[in-house]
Amino acid sequence: MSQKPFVKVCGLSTETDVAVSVEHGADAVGFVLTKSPREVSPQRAAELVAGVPETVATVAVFRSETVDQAIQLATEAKVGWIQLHGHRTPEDVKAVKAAGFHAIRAVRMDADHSEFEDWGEDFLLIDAAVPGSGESWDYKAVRELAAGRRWLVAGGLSAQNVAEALEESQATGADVSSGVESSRGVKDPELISGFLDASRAETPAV
Ligand SMILES: O=C(O)c1ccccc1N[C@@H]1O[C@H](COP(=O)(O)O)[C@@H](O)[C@H]1O
Repeated sequence: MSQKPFVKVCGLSTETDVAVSVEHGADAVGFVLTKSPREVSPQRAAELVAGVPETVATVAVFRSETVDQAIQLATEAKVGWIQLHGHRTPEDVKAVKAAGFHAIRAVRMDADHSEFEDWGEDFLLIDAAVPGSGESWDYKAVRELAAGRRWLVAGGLSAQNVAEALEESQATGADVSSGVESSRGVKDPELISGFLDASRAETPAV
């Protein structure tokens, strides 16, 4: 990859983890506002967002919520971006954009090809079957399907495989949660900084 990847660290719940992500060059930080071991309330997310510089994107993550609920919760959390998992429609993306948010739409790597079409989102996010599970997949499998899109690769990434995943998939960037945790839902600052450094490393020629 010749351009610097766009890197998001997701599932943050402490000031320390937000600060480490920002200091080590994260382009986006994510707060999970849906049922998850990483779930935070919109009020807690707003407290954390207050410590994020404007140059870093703040993302609220949703799965089972309707788009109207997502917009309401994201407004309370004071984020600039909404990330939608689950079954979605082009109208959902339109509603997110019309409400003034940037949009990330998540699809499973094995989704119907029609779901990889451009619905007007800022990034498509291509993930494992179960979001936030730490499950890896064959990142090069969607390379042709996603070619020409602005998209993030996610699912099972860590400092050990992110550079290779970016190279193989030709994604615009990467999103991580489990791979920067010491135990489920608990982020590790050293793993966060290691991931961000590794995501910008060139893959060694083979
Ligand atoms: O992290 C969660 O718990 C979560 C819950 C519901 C929807 C999305 C979630 N996270 C997203 O999953 C991937 C990270 O996966 P991994 O843990 O690194 O394998 C990323 O897109 C998160 O935003």
